[in-house]
Amino acid sequence: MEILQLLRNHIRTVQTSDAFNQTLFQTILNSVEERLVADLQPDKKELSNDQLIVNCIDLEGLDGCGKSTLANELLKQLNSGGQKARLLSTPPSQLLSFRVYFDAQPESIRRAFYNLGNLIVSYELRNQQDTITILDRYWPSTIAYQLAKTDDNEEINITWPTYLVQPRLIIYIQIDEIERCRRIAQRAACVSVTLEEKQLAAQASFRRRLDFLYRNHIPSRNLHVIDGNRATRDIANDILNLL
Ligand SMILES: Nc1ncnc2c1ncn2[C@@H]1O[C@H](COP(=O)(O)OP(=O)(O)OP(=O)(O)O)[C@@H](O)[C@H]1O
Ligand SMILES: Cc1cn([C@H]2C[C@H](O)[C@@H](COP(=O)(O)O)O2)c(=O)[nH]c1=O
Repeated sequence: MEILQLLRNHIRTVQTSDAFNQTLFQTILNSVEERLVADLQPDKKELSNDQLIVNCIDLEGLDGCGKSTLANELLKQLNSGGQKARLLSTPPSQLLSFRVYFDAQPESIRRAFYNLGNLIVSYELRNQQDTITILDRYWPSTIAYQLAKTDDNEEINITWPTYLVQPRLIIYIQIDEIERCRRIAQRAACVSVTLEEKQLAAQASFRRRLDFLYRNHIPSRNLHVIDGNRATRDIANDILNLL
């Protein structure tokens, strides 16, 4: 698969620092590849589930819009109603130690890294379908942030990748910029600031395009735009009513 090949070639040809655990990264690539190859076997019907809808609420939106806070509130409410639920995010935990490295790489390599995360999470989402997974970012983030950087006039025509399962609900949390800035300012200081977050703060056009892409071009019937300028509990109630 192109994503895996790109990442493999990249780490083969560049000098990574001591902090980058090459062996661990290779192991992750190998295990994802093994899974892909196994799925391609003709006797396995699983890959034809490529557009499988999974029991997942994917939370999307601009940096600082309140995804993690909402994820915790949803988890609490679901659990208190006796529903099994869990939290996941992309990039998934096994990739987090590599994120700083990949965030400093050229755009194509960064995107391949984020897509590797989507692939790992997609496999995880096929498990435990009796549990609702609340997911903090997924492929909609990858594609929306990627396209937000491209030329406004290029025609946008995207389809959901056949190798990724689709969440049952994709929630785009829309908030006013003043409120977003207020939330970013009060966010924990330990949160690392990505290139995109800096661009969001500095460029209104980037912000507008990202918002436009999220609302109009995520190719899923399960996308809902939710007003995030409210108390977390009220937003969570609206989402749970959609289930
Ligand atoms: N509905 C809300 N009302 C007021 N404050 C909120 C609300 N939701 C989140 N916040 C606050 O805004 C800040 C950012 O929230 P949070 O970390 O959940 O956002 P995020 O979208 O997950 O951010 P990031 O994209 O950086 O991961 C936190 O300090 C949080 O307490
Ligand atoms: C998953 C993902 C993230 N990003 C960028 C966009 C944001 O600036 C940060 C947000 O990360 P956080 O973990 O939610 O704080 O990462 C991206 O460009 N593409 C992606 O797929």
